[in-house]
Amino acid sequence: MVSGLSTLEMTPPVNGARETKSLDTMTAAPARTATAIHIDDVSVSFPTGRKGCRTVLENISLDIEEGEFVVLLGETGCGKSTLLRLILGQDRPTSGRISVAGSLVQRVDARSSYVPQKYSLFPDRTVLENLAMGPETSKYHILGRLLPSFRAFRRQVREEALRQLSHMGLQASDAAKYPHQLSGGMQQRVAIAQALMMKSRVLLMDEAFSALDPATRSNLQRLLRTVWAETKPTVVFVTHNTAEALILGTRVIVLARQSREDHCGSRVALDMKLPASGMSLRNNGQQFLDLVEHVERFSRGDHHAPSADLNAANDPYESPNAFPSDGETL
Ligand SMILES: Nc1ncnc2c1ncn2[C@@H]1O[C@H](COP(=O)(O)OP(=O)(O)OP(=O)(O)O)[C@@H](O)[C@H]1O
Repeated sequence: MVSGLSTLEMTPPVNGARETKSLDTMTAAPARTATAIHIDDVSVSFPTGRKGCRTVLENISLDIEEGEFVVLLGETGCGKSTLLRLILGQDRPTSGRISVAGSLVQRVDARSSYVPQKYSLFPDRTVLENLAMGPETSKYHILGRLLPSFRAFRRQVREEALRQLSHMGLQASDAAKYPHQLSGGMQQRVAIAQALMMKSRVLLMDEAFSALDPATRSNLQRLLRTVWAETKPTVVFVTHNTAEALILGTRVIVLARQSREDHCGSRVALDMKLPASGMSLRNNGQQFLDLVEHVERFSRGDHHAPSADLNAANDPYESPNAFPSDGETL
């Protein structure tokens, strides 16, 4: 992992010209890490009837390293959820390939876990049952549950479920509750715990906090950053909220359409690394606000920004001192 702000890279490959700016400011080279998610020239088109089709994603190529916290941004309909579903294995690309942990994604499997905006819990199961269900059904089919080994496995899973609940700031007494007895924030905590129970190395989150009130959202942002810092899964997090992207991510990727034409899908408009130690308005002040505006310009498709914006001589993000040092938290 890149530690602290060793590099701030901005890669706006607009109109095919892949410009990379690397502002190396510290001496230590980033440690080499393995590729968790390899997206190779992926395009997706959907039929629109009468032999027409609409391209949603066009020639997306990305490598996401193990332990990166990637936040996907972009205007509504640009294809963020589509890309997440491809990584999960729920949808297949029209062309191109996606690999997770070195092998091709062809179906949903245990390599990735998914947290949607809401409604991911089974309403007729208790919290504990919701948490235990994934590991139990993936390891033991219905007849396998008659085996003596299942009892011991089940005990372990339930102990782990209680640990995850406590990790998520919930009480042991919440384990016996049903989802409708929990607030929206508590339900999302359980949904994250449910995803973490699967021990997947890739955690995919689709606007997972967008249905929450601001205070709950902020608590969960903090919690997620803590969990990520402790266990370093590879996270791909979709949001509309640029500030949330900067607070959570170690890398921000903006998807944007090049034009409104049906044959033009979204491409990577901006690919930017952030300090692994995190950013916040409190710690980064005006720099944070400027960076929000900078990223949103790419989200809006206003990527014909004057070159000065991406020119190191004029770039407000050039200074490494603007960002928190190692160890500084949100
Ligand atoms: N199965 C499908 N069939 C047809 N069109 C689809 C399908 N899935 C997605 N689309 C279309 O693809 C486009 C991208 O959808 P997607 O949900 O990925 O966008 P998004 O960036 O996540 O949007 P939002 O931010 O609003 O959630 C939309 O125009 C959507 O209607």
